[in-house]
Amino acid sequence: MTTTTTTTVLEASGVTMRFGGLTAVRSVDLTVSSGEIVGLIGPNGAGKTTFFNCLTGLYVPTEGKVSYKGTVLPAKPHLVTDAGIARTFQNIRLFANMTVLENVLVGRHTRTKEGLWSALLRGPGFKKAEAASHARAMELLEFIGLAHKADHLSRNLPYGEQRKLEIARALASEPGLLLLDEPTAGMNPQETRAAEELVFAIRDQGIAVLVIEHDMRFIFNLCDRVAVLVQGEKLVEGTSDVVQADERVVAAYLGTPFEGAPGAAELAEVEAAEAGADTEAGADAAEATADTPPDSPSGSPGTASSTPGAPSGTPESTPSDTPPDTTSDTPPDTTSGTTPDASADTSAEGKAP
Ligand SMILES: Nc1ncnc2c1ncn2[C@@H]1O[C@H](COP(=O)(O)OP(=O)(O)OP(=O)(O)O)[C@@H](O)[C@H]1O
Repeated sequence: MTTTTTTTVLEASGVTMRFGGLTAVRSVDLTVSSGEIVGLIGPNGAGKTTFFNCLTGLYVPTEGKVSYKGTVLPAKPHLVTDAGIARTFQNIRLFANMTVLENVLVGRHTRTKEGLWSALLRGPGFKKAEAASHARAMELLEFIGLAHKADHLSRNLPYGEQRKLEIARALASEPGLLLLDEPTAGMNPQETRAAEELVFAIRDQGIAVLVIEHDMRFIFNLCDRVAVLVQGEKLVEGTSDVVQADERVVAAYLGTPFEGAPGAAELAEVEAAEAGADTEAGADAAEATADTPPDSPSGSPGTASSTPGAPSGTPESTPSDTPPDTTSDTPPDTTSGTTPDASADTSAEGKAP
């Protein structure tokens, strides 16, 4: 008989973040264990991204501490990345004029030991490290399904693929914990379904995941545990079933179910698209899938909407094949938490303290 030992990967205790008179996060405790996918949900302005920024060293919490695998983290993004935490951002931050492969290679730099002199002299050690990085980056591109686009400029990728590329770049730092800030924002239902599978696959590789998302079907299907932030405080934490059934969460965020909810329409759209794809896949595939009804999102909340609170980050109608304006030449300060420039990050999100 095999036994799996669960260890605490992330432990945030009493994290408080104040901006002048505003307390954006108030005494929040949260743990993520190995093998877990934990969701962080709540209305707009609840403090979710601020909490992420406290975890990744972009903000120095006013109070509280954050530990990774038992060690208190310094509030420096590059040190947090070194320790083993990587993240993606609500707004895509890729190097627009770099190729897909180069973007992933950028994420590798925390794991390459070769220094400046080694790079300038291009000795055997450097060449070996470079080849290993290249191989690993291609492996990650295979993993997310973008290896065939390794030479494309990232700005030319459809929106959903840009989001996946950000995830690959974060994975390039070989994290033990991945923080995803609204990974499905702007994705169409099919891309969202694929993103769900991708997160499961990441977890299966031994990486714990903490995810902020407004798409409740995505969250409740995906997460082992969900914490709800409201006005900076943790209101409830528990399994998807517990959270969905909690009257306070319904009142503060989810809302009451109603007939003909947008969530139901979205589900029908996904299933119709999947059925169409099956048909196109040919007679054999169609025959094979005919006996297998499409996966019904088991945890479908069946609540008023899959994106409660009309979140700004989930423009479900965003054309998935239109690259977003958000991609710019601006260096992605810390998709993998690599650039310790908190001011750059905060200004980019319009949240400069
Ligand atoms: N740098 C900052 N300076 C001042 N106030 C800030 C800063 N960053 C965030 N806030 C405020 O803190 C509160 C929490 O914001 P935050 O972005 O963390 O919420 P959120 O839950 O992530 O929202 P959303 O779902 O819309 O992304 C908001 O009132 C916001 O205006």
